[in-house]
Amino acid sequence: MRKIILASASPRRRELLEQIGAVFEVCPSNAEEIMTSSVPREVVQELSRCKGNEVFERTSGDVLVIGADTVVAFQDSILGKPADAAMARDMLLRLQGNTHQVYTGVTLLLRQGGTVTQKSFYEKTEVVFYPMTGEEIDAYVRTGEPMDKAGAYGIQGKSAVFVEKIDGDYSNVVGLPLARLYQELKQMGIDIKEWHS
Ligand SMILES: Cc1cn([C@H]2C[C@H](O)[C@@H](COP(=O)(O)OP(=O)(O)OP(=O)(O)O)O2)c(=O)[nH]c1=O
Repeated sequence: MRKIILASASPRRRELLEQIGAVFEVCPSNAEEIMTSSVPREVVQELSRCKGNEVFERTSGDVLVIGADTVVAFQDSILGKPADAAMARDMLLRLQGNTHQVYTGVTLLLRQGGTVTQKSFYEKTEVVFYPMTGEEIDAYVRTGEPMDKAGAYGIQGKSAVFVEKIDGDYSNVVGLPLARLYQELKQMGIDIKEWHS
């Protein structure tokens, strides 16, 4: 039996993977997220590897494990999930009226007929925010939407009204770069719709 496991607790990642017709199980990672770099493209790949590896080690047989991590990069800072409302406000204050980058790193771990292959990649999407008033920021933070999201916003939610434009893959901002994922799997000879739990 071959199966695909999404090593993520993120409901957005699950929805995105469902969108492309994959049949898969969800197994959130308990990995300690250890970062040795402060370069966004390296951070997201490293963290996606931590998450994917921890789940992969708990499996046996033919399996494809997908781990992912998303951060927002603004000037020299990396913004993860805000710890509280004050931090969310502070992040949005920096992002409003400016351009930032969203990085999602993905690690694919494949065991097929006893052979293990591993691959990591990342996608970058540039996002431009309209200016936001202090009142708009406070109201958005009060919705609670920023709290479990990198950079304190969800482009797929109420913050859509503040997004002037994006350059790159939209699904990458939400948490999983679908087109790149499909292309990488294709290169590995995997048709995601042929794999079943
Ligand atoms: C920028 C942005 C991020 N996000 C989300 C995607 C991710 O779920 C989250 C970033 O946190 P992550 O640490 O990448 O993921 P997670 O903790 O939610 O899930 P797991 O580690 O189990 O895979 O921010 C949005 O939903 N919309 C957005 O516009």
